[in-house]
Amino acid sequence: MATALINQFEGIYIALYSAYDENGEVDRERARQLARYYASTGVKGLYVCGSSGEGMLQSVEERKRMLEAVMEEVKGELTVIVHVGANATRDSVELSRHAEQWGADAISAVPSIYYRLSEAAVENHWQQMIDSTSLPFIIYNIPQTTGFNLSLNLLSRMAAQEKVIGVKMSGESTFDLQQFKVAGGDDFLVFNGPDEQFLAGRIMGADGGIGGTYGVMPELFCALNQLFKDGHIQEAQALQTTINGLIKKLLGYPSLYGACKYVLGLRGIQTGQPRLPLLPVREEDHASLAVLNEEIIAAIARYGMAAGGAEGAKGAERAEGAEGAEGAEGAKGAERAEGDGRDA
Ligand SMILES: CC(=O)N[C@@H]([C@@H](O)[C@H](O)[C@H](O)CO)[C@@H](O)CC(=O)C(=O)O
Repeated sequence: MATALINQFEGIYIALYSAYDENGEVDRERARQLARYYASTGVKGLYVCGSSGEGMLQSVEERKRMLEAVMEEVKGELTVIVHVGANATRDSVELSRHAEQWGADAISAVPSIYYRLSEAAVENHWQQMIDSTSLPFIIYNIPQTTGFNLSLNLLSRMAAQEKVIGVKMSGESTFDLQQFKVAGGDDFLVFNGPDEQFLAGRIMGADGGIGGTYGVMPELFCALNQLFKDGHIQEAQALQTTINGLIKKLLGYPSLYGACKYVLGLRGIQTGQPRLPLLPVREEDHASLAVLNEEIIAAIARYGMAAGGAEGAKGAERAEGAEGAEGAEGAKGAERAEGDGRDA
Protein backbone atom coordinates (compact mmCIF):
# COMPACT_ATOMS: atom_id res chain seq x y z
CA MET A 1 0.00 0.00 0.00
CA ALA A 2 2.62 2.53 1.05
CA THR A 3 5.05 1.39 -1.68
CA ALA A 4 2.23 1.94 -4.12
CA LEU A 5 1.99 5.48 -2.77
CA ILE A 6 5.70 6.05 -3.41
CA ASN A 7 5.21 4.86 -6.98
CA GLN A 8 2.12 7.00 -7.35
CA PHE A 9 3.74 10.23 -6.19
CA GLU A 10 7.50 10.05 -6.77
CA GLY A 11 8.92 12.25 -9.51
CA ILE A 12 9.20 15.78 -10.76
CA TYR A 13 6.60 18.40 -9.88
CA ILE A 14 6.43 21.91 -11.22
CA ALA A 15 5.80 24.45 -8.46
CA LEU A 16 3.32 26.19 -10.72
CA TYR A 17 3.38 29.95 -11.17
CA SER A 18 -0.06 31.50 -10.94
CA ALA A 19 -1.57 32.91 -14.09
CA TYR A 20 -2.85 36.49 -14.02
CA ASP A 21 -4.32 38.76 -16.64
CA GLU A 22 -2.91 42.19 -17.47
CA ASN A 23 -4.75 43.65 -14.45
CA GLY A 24 -3.27 41.10 -12.09
CA GLU A 25 -6.45 39.05 -11.69
CA VAL A 26 -6.33 35.24 -11.75
CA ASP A 27 -6.91 34.25 -15.36
CA ARG A 28 -8.57 30.89 -15.83
CA GLU A 29 -7.75 30.53 -19.52
CA ARG A 30 -4.10 31.36 -18.96
CA ALA A 31 -3.95 28.95 -16.04
CA ARG A 32 -5.32 26.20 -18.26
CA GLN A 33 -2.83 27.01 -20.99
CA LEU A 34 0.01 26.94 -18.47
CA ALA A 35 -1.07 23.57 -17.07
CA ARG A 36 -1.44 22.20 -20.61
CA TYR A 37 2.09 23.35 -21.45
CA TYR A 38 3.52 21.00 -18.83
CA ALA A 39 1.39 17.99 -19.68
CA SER A 40 3.73 16.83 -22.43
CA THR A 41 7.07 17.60 -20.75
CA GLY A 42 7.42 14.33 -18.84
CA VAL A 43 6.80 15.77 -15.38
CA LYS A 44 4.82 13.80 -12.85
CA GLY A 45 2.66 16.65 -11.76
CA LEU A 46 1.97 20.14 -10.54
CA TYR A 47 2.17 21.78 -7.13
CA VAL A 48 -0.50 24.48 -7.16
CA CYS A 49 -0.54 27.75 -5.19
CA GLY A 50 2.67 27.07 -3.28
CA SER A 51 5.48 29.60 -2.87
CA SER A 52 6.12 30.03 -6.59
CA GLY A 53 2.35 29.99 -7.06
CA GLU A 54 1.94 32.93 -4.65
CA GLY A 55 -0.81 31.18 -2.71
CA MET A 56 0.00 33.28 0.36
CA LEU A 57 -0.67 36.46 -1.66
CA GLN A 58 -4.07 35.32 -2.91
CA SER A 59 -7.55 35.22 -1.48
CA VAL A 60 -9.21 31.87 -0.83
CA GLU A 61 -11.48 32.44 -3.85
CA GLU A 62 -8.52 33.18 -6.14
CA ARG A 63 -6.74 30.05 -5.01
CA LYS A 64 -9.86 28.05 -5.74
CA ARG A 65 -10.05 29.55 -9.25
CA MET A 66 -6.42 28.64 -9.96
CA LEU A 67 -6.94 25.06 -8.88
CA GLU A 68 -10.22 24.68 -10.76
CA ALA A 69 -8.58 25.80 -14.00
CA VAL A 70 -5.72 23.35 -13.50
CA MET A 71 -8.08 20.47 -12.74
CA GLU A 72 -10.27 21.28 -15.72
CA GLU A 73 -7.23 21.02 -17.95
CA VAL A 74 -5.04 18.19 -16.64
CA LYS A 75 -7.05 16.12 -14.17
CA GLY A 76 -6.08 12.49 -14.69
CA GLU A 77 -3.08 13.45 -16.85
CA LEU A 78 -0.89 14.99 -14.18
CA THR A 79 -0.75 14.38 -10.44
CA VAL A 80 -1.96 17.53 -8.72
CA ILE A 81 -0.82 18.47 -5.23
CA VAL A 82 -2.51 21.56 -3.84
CA HIS A 83 -0.87 23.85 -1.35
CA VAL A 84 -3.66 24.79 1.07
CA GLY A 85 -1.50 26.50 3.67
CA ALA A 86 -3.02 29.78 4.87
CA ASN A 87 -2.68 31.91 7.96
CA ALA A 88 -6.08 31.05 9.34
CA THR A 89 -6.76 27.37 9.88
CA ARG A 90 -10.35 27.78 8.70
CA ASP A 91 -9.16 29.03 5.32
CA SER A 92 -6.87 26.03 4.97
CA VAL A 93 -9.71 23.69 5.84
CA GLU A 94 -11.94 25.35 3.25
CA LEU A 95 -9.21 25.02 0.62
CA SER A 96 -8.62 21.38 1.59
CA ARG A 97 -12.26 20.49 1.11
CA HIS A 98 -12.35 22.36 -2.17
CA ALA A 99 -9.27 20.44 -3.36
CA GLU A 100 -10.99 17.17 -2.58
CA GLN A 101 -14.18 18.22 -4.36
CA TRP A 102 -12.19 19.03 -7.48
CA GLY A 103 -10.36 15.72 -7.49
CA ALA A 104 -6.86 16.81 -6.47
CA ASP A 105 -4.48 13.99 -5.59
CA ALA A 106 -3.07 15.41 -2.36
CA ILE A 107 -2.96 18.49 -0.19
CA SER A 108 0.06 20.13 1.38
CA ALA A 109 0.67 23.06 3.70
CA VAL A 110 3.23 25.29 5.36
CA PRO A 111 2.61 26.31 8.97
CA SER A 112 0.63 29.48 9.58
CA ILE A 113 2.99 32.44 9.39
CA TYR A 114 3.35 35.82 11.21
CA TYR A 115 2.54 34.59 14.76
CA ARG A 116 5.30 32.73 16.52
CA LEU A 117 3.47 29.49 17.02
CA SER A 118 4.25 26.64 19.34
CA GLU A 119 4.81 23.20 17.90
CA ALA A 120 1.43 22.18 19.33
CA ALA A 121 -0.29 25.03 17.47
CA VAL A 122 1.31 24.08 14.15
CA GLU A 123 0.48 20.44 14.71
CA ASN A 124 -3.14 21.31 15.37
CA HIS A 125 -3.24 23.62 12.32
CA TRP A 126 -2.09 20.77 10.08
CA GLN A 127 -4.29 18.21 11.82
CA GLN A 128 -7.44 20.21 11.08
CA MET A 129 -6.62 20.05 7.37
CA ILE A 130 -5.78 16.36 7.53
CA ASP A 131 -9.05 15.55 9.30
CA SER A 132 -11.15 17.63 6.92
CA THR A 133 -10.66 15.38 3.86
CA SER A 134 -9.71 11.85 2.87
CA LEU A 135 -6.79 13.17 0.79
CA PRO A 136 -3.15 12.36 1.49
CA PHE A 137 -1.26 15.19 3.18
CA ILE A 138 2.29 16.38 2.48
CA ILE A 139 3.99 18.64 5.01
CA TYR A 140 5.66 21.67 3.45
CA ASN A 141 8.80 22.52 5.42
CA ILE A 142 10.34 25.83 4.37
CA PRO A 143 11.91 27.28 7.53
CA GLN A 144 13.68 30.16 5.78
CA THR A 145 10.36 31.79 4.89
CA THR A 146 8.07 30.58 7.69
CA GLY A 147 10.52 30.80 10.59
CA PHE A 148 9.24 27.42 11.78
CA ASN A 149 11.80 24.64 12.04
CA LEU A 150 10.06 21.32 11.75
CA SER A 151 11.52 19.05 14.43
CA LEU A 152 12.29 15.40 13.96
CA ASN A 153 9.84 14.69 16.80
CA LEU A 154 6.91 16.44 15.17
CA LEU A 155 7.76 14.96 11.79
CA SER A 156 7.82 11.46 13.31
CA ARG A 157 4.49 11.98 15.07
CA MET A 158 2.87 13.27 11.90
CA ALA A 159 4.40 10.56 9.70
CA ALA A 160 2.86 7.89 11.93
CA GLN A 161 -0.55 8.83 10.51
CA GLU A 162 -1.58 6.98 7.38
CA LYS A 163 -2.77 10.11 5.63
CA VAL A 164 0.53 11.92 6.11
CA ILE A 165 2.46 10.53 3.17
CA GLY A 166 5.43 12.85 2.90
CA VAL A 167 7.29 16.08 3.37
CA LYS A 168 8.50 18.72 0.96
CA MET A 169 11.92 19.85 2.16
CA SER A 170 12.69 23.34 0.96
CA GLY A 171 15.37 24.05 3.56
CA GLU A 172 18.94 23.80 2.36
CA SER A 173 20.16 21.01 4.61
CA THR A 174 20.34 17.67 2.86
CA PHE A 175 21.25 16.22 6.25
CA ASP A 176 17.81 17.25 7.55
CA LEU A 177 16.30 15.78 4.41
CA GLN A 178 18.01 12.47 5.05
CA GLN A 179 17.07 12.45 8.73
CA PHE A 180 13.41 13.05 7.84
CA LYS A 181 13.51 10.25 5.30
CA VAL A 182 14.94 7.88 7.89
CA ALA A 183 12.39 8.98 10.50
CA GLY A 184 9.49 8.65 8.06
CA GLY A 185 10.64 5.28 6.76
CA ASP A 186 11.08 3.92 3.26
CA ASP A 187 7.41 4.38 2.54
CA PHE A 188 7.46 8.05 3.45
CA LEU A 189 7.87 10.45 0.52
CA VAL A 190 10.46 13.18 0.67
CA PHE A 191 10.54 15.89 -2.00
CA ASN A 192 13.60 17.99 -2.60
CA GLY A 193 12.90 21.74 -2.48
CA PRO A 194 16.06 23.64 -3.52
CA ASP A 195 16.30 23.13 -7.27
CA GLU A 196 20.04 23.84 -7.19
CA GLN A 197 20.48 20.76 -4.98
CA PHE A 198 18.13 18.38 -6.72
CA LEU A 199 20.77 15.73 -7.30
CA ALA A 200 22.15 16.07 -3.77
CA GLY A 201 18.63 15.69 -2.40
CA ARG A 202 18.02 12.59 -4.49
CA ILE A 203 21.30 11.05 -3.37
CA MET A 204 20.39 11.72 0.27
CA GLY A 205 17.03 9.99 -0.10
CA ALA A 206 14.51 12.29 -1.79
CA ASP A 207 11.94 10.54 -3.96
CA GLY A 208 11.55 13.47 -6.29
CA GLY A 209 11.47 17.21 -6.35
CA ILE A 210 9.07 20.15 -6.37
CA GLY A 211 10.54 23.33 -7.75
CA GLY A 212 9.80 26.73 -9.19
CA THR A 213 12.60 26.95 -11.74
CA TYR A 214 11.50 23.57 -13.12
CA GLY A 215 8.78 25.67 -14.74
CA VAL A 216 11.13 27.05 -17.38
CA MET A 217 13.18 23.86 -17.83
CA PRO A 218 11.04 20.85 -16.89
CA GLU A 219 12.75 18.63 -19.45
CA LEU A 220 16.14 19.20 -17.82
CA PHE A 221 14.89 18.14 -14.41
CA CYS A 222 13.20 15.08 -15.89
CA ALA A 223 16.48 14.16 -17.60
CA LEU A 224 18.39 14.73 -14.37
CA ASN A 225 15.98 12.55 -12.44
CA GLN A 226 16.31 9.80 -15.04
CA LEU A 227 20.10 9.94 -14.95
CA PHE A 228 19.99 9.53 -11.19
CA LYS A 229 17.57 6.62 -11.42
CA ASP A 230 19.78 4.92 -14.00
CA GLY A 231 22.83 5.38 -11.80
CA HIS A 232 24.67 7.73 -14.16
CA ILE A 233 25.90 9.97 -11.39
CA GLN A 234 28.72 11.67 -13.29
CA GLU A 235 26.42 12.64 -16.13
CA ALA A 236 23.83 13.74 -13.59
CA GLN A 237 26.39 15.95 -11.89
CA ALA A 238 27.27 17.54 -15.23
CA LEU A 239 23.60 18.24 -15.93
CA GLN A 240 23.03 19.70 -12.45
CA THR A 241 25.98 22.00 -13.13
CA THR A 242 24.42 23.12 -16.42
CA ILE A 243 21.09 23.67 -14.66
CA ASN A 244 22.72 25.64 -11.87
CA GLY A 245 24.36 27.96 -14.36
CA LEU A 246 20.89 28.76 -15.67
CA ILE A 247 19.35 29.10 -12.20
CA LYS A 248 22.17 31.40 -11.12
CA LYS A 249 21.31 33.72 -13.99
CA LEU A 250 17.60 33.62 -13.12
CA LEU A 251 18.44 34.44 -9.50
CA GLY A 252 20.46 37.43 -10.68
CA TYR A 253 17.26 39.34 -11.52
CA PRO A 254 15.44 41.38 -8.88
CA SER A 255 12.47 39.06 -9.25
CA LEU A 256 12.98 35.32 -9.80
CA TYR A 257 9.29 34.76 -10.44
CA GLY A 258 9.13 37.78 -12.75
CA ALA A 259 12.11 36.45 -14.71
CA CYS A 260 10.63 32.96 -15.03
CA LYS A 261 7.21 34.28 -16.00
CA TYR A 262 8.77 36.51 -18.61
CA VAL A 263 10.70 33.55 -20.04
CA LEU A 264 7.45 31.59 -20.28
CA GLY A 265 5.91 34.58 -22.04
CA LEU A 266 8.63 34.39 -24.66
CA ARG A 267 7.39 30.89 -25.41
CA GLY A 268 3.84 32.12 -25.84
CA ILE A 269 2.68 31.16 -22.33
CA GLN A 270 1.35 34.31 -20.71
CA THR A 271 1.04 34.37 -16.92
CA GLY A 272 1.20 38.09 -16.19
CA GLN A 273 3.50 39.67 -13.64
CA PRO A 274 4.09 38.38 -10.11
CA ARG A 275 1.86 39.99 -7.52
CA LEU A 276 3.24 42.82 -5.39
CA PRO A 277 5.19 42.98 -3.14
CA LEU A 278 7.01 40.55 -5.46
CA LEU A 279 8.54 42.80 -8.07
CA PRO A 280 7.54 42.75 -11.71
CA VAL A 281 10.16 42.06 -14.34
CA ARG A 282 11.98 45.23 -15.43
CA GLU A 283 11.88 46.35 -19.02
CA GLU A 284 15.65 46.73 -19.03
CA ASP A 285 15.94 42.98 -18.34
CA HIS A 286 13.87 41.88 -21.33
CA ALA A 287 16.78 41.56 -23.75
CA SER A 288 19.02 39.50 -21.46
CA LEU A 289 16.08 37.28 -20.52
CA ALA A 290 15.50 36.60 -24.22
CA VAL A 291 19.11 35.46 -24.46
CA LEU A 292 18.69 33.33 -21.33
CA ASN A 293 15.55 31.76 -22.76
CA GLU A 294 17.54 30.75 -25.82
CA GLU A 295 20.24 29.26 -23.60
CA ILE A 296 17.66 27.22 -21.73
CA ILE A 297 16.03 25.99 -24.93
CA ALA A 298 19.43 25.09 -26.35
CA ALA A 299 20.27 23.14 -23.17
CA ILE A 300 16.99 21.27 -23.41
CA ALA A 301 17.74 20.41 -27.02
CA ARG A 302 21.29 19.35 -26.12
CA TYR A 303 19.99 17.06 -23.45
CA GLY A 304 17.83 15.54 -26.15
CA MET A 305 14.63 14.92 -24.27
CA ALA A 306 12.85 14.29 -27.54
CA ALA A 307 15.44 11.59 -28.22
CA GLY A 308 14.74 10.10 -24.81
CA GLY A 309 15.84 10.96 -21.29
CA ALA A 310 19.05 9.44 -20.05
CA GLU A 311 20.34 8.43 -23.46
CA GLY A 312 19.98 11.99 -24.69
CA ALA A 313 21.58 13.31 -21.55
CA LYS A 314 24.59 11.03 -21.93
CA GLY A 315 25.01 12.18 -25.51
CA ALA A 316 24.74 15.77 -24.37
CA GLU A 317 27.54 15.35 -21.87
CA ARG A 318 29.78 14.05 -24.61
CA ALA A 319 28.80 17.00 -26.81
CA GLU A 320 29.23 19.57 -24.01
CA GLY A 321 31.63 22.28 -24.97
CA ALA A 322 31.74 21.06 -28.55
CA GLU A 323 28.91 23.32 -29.80
CA GLY A 324 26.98 20.34 -31.15
CA ALA A 325 24.46 20.61 -33.96
CA GLU A 326 21.67 19.96 -31.44
CA GLY A 327 22.65 23.07 -29.51
CA ALA A 328 22.50 25.21 -32.59
CA GLU A 329 19.11 23.73 -33.49
CA GLY A 330 17.90 24.48 -29.98
CA ALA A 331 18.92 28.10 -30.28
CA LYS A 332 17.13 28.34 -33.61
CA GLY A 333 14.09 26.75 -32.01
CA ALA A 334 14.24 29.46 -29.39
CA GLU A 335 14.21 32.13 -32.07
CA ARG A 336 11.25 30.48 -33.72
CA ALA A 337 9.42 30.22 -30.41
CA GLU A 338 9.96 33.86 -29.50
CA GLY A 339 7.31 35.46 -31.70
CA ASP A 340 5.50 38.28 -29.97
CA GLY A 341 4.70 36.38 -26.83
CA ARG A 342 5.78 38.91 -24.22
CA ASP A 343 4.10 40.31 -21.21
CA ALA A 344 2.98 43.88 -21.60
C1 LIG B 1 12.79 28.94 -1.14
C2 LIG B 1 12.07 28.63 -2.39
O1 LIG B 1 11.27 29.41 -2.85
N1 LIG B 1 12.34 27.47 -2.95
C3 LIG B 1 11.73 27.02 -4.19
C4 LIG B 1 12.77 26.66 -5.19
O2 LIG B 1 12.14 26.21 -6.36
C5 LIG B 1 13.63 27.89 -5.51
O3 LIG B 1 12.84 28.86 -6.12
C6 LIG B 1 14.76 27.52 -6.43
O4 LIG B 1 15.53 26.51 -5.84
C7 LIG B 1 15.64 28.73 -6.75
O5 LIG B 1 16.39 29.11 -5.63
C8 LIG B 1 10.85 25.83 -3.95
O6 LIG B 1 11.39 24.98 -2.99
C9 LIG B 1 9.51 26.34 -3.51
C10 LIG B 1 8.42 25.57 -4.05
O7 LIG B 1 8.56 24.44 -4.44
C11 LIG B 1 7.14 26.23 -4.17
O8 LIG B 1 7.06 27.12 -4.98
O9 LIG B 1 6.22 25.87 -3.46
